[in-house]
Amino acid sequence: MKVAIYIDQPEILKRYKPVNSHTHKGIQGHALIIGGSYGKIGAVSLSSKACLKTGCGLVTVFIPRCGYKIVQTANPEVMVLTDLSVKYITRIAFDFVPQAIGIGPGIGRDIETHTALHRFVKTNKTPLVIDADALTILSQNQQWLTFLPEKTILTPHQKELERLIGEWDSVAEKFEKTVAFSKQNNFVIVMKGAPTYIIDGETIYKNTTGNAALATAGTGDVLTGMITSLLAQSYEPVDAAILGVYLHGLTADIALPKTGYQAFIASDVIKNIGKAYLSLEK
Ligand SMILES: NC(=O)C1=CN([C@@H]2O[C@H](COP(=O)(O)OP(=O)(O)OC[C@H]3O[C@@H](n4cnc5c(N)ncnc54)[C@H](OP(=O)(O)O)[C@@H]3O)[C@@H](O)[C@H]2O)[C@@H](O)CC1
Ligand SMILES: Nc1ncnc2c1ncn2[C@@H]1O[C@H](COP(=O)(O)OP(=O)(O)O)[C@@H](O)[C@H]1O
Ligand SMILES: [Mg+2]
Repeated sequence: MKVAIYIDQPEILKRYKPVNSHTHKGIQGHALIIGGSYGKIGAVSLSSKACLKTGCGLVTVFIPRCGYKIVQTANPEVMVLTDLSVKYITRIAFDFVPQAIGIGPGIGRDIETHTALHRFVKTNKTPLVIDADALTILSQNQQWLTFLPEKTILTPHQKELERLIGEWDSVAEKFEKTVAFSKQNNFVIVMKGAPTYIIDGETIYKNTTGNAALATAGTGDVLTGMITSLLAQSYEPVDAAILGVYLHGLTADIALPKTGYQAFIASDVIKNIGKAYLSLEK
């Protein structure tokens, strides 16, 4: 296995772009988060809030109708588009051009959602982050991978990675297979875990922030929103993945002395994004 590049604060400061004082919401990027299904609207609610809190100017979600009031109430700053279907997504449609799209949190695996995802990937040209059930659906339909834009960011946890690349017998083989998958498809892979690695072809980055407090429901959905936000703010895909993973882990390191491991929840990641950014300016 090639030696990994450690992602610490000096590496982050090479990539981080502070906000320009003359900016406005129209040039801070408009992100679209697509996901949610009955019982899993929370995933998209968390993801879209994290997206806004990571600095994106505008955030829209595309969700099934059952999530309309939930997201509008939980996150009034987020705009909401709905599918015709009540419980899950059946046809993805929107009438604006986002700078980045995050797809998958809470989206479920209904067969009609498979069809909607197929139609979407066949026509989409917007920079993309793919997570959760959208990854699982893709794993079952690998012929769709060729439709995805160059440097699409995939954010699998261990099980989702296994569904994509198959089983491995050793850590070395896991990396070999993931590097080969990334090279073959020209994807950026965020290999989530403790620690998280970012794989861009032959280049492997190892994150240095984060702790076991992150082992709680929804923290991956939050990470998808954060990376999509950075992508919409014109970061290169690999830099969006690296900075997103670093800031996400940093929130848990900052919060840990106050919450301890057990009481930390995904909303605490979102609450501490501001402090994580501020620590970069010190
Ligand atoms: N509030 C909401 O709305 C929430 C909604 N959510 C949404 O739910 C949907 C399903 O997502 P999901 O990840 O729970 O299900 P799935 O892909 O079947 O994986 C589960 C299997 O994988 C394994 N496994 C998991 N993590 C692992 C790890 N780190 N390392 C290793 N293994 C790991 C685990 O295996 P086990 O260890 O139990 O054997 C288990 O069998 C998705 O759309 C998501 O966005 C959630 O985010 C929660 C909050
Ligand atoms: N023990 C741990 N140490 C560090 N990070 C962790 C640990 N457990 C989980 N995480 C992080 O938490 C996130 C969990 O993502 P995921 O499994 O997709 O959760 P969910 O689908 O519930 O949102 C990932 O970013 C992962 O790296
Ligand atoms: Mg997840």
